Amino acid sequence: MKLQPTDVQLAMTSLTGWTLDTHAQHHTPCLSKSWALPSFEAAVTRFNQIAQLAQAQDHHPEVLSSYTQLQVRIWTHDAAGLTHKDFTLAQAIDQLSTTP
Ligand SMILES: C[C@H](O)[C@H](O)[C@H]1CNC2=NC(N)=NC(=O)C2=N1
Repeated sequence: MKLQPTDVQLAMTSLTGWTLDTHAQHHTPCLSKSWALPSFEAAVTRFNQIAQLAQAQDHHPEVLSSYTQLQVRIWTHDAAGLTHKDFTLAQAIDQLSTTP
C-alpha cells in the first residue's frame, strides 16, 4: 500500500544516509543512497550483498555501478511510489553498511 507523504517523512527517520528523490526516468518518488567503496572488488561485494537481500525480500532495487561507486534507488513499481517494502529493504541495506 502506497504510503502517504507524512508516513514517508516519518519512515525516513529510520534510515541512515538515504535521500528522498524523484526518479527522473520513472517519475516516481524513490529512496536513494550512494557509496564510494575503497575498491572495485568491495563495490562488487556490496552489490552482491544487496542482490541477496533483494532476492530474499522479493523486492528489487535499481543498482547503478561505476567502478568503486554504487547508487541504489528503491521504489514500488506497482504502487508507483513508496511502500513499507521499500523501507524494509533500505533498513536491511543499512545493516550491511555497519557490518565489515
Ligand atoms: C511479483 C513480484 O512480487 C513483483 O514483480 C515485485 C518484484 N520486485 C519488485 N521490486 C520493486 N522495487 N518494486 C516492485 O514493485 C517489485 N515487484
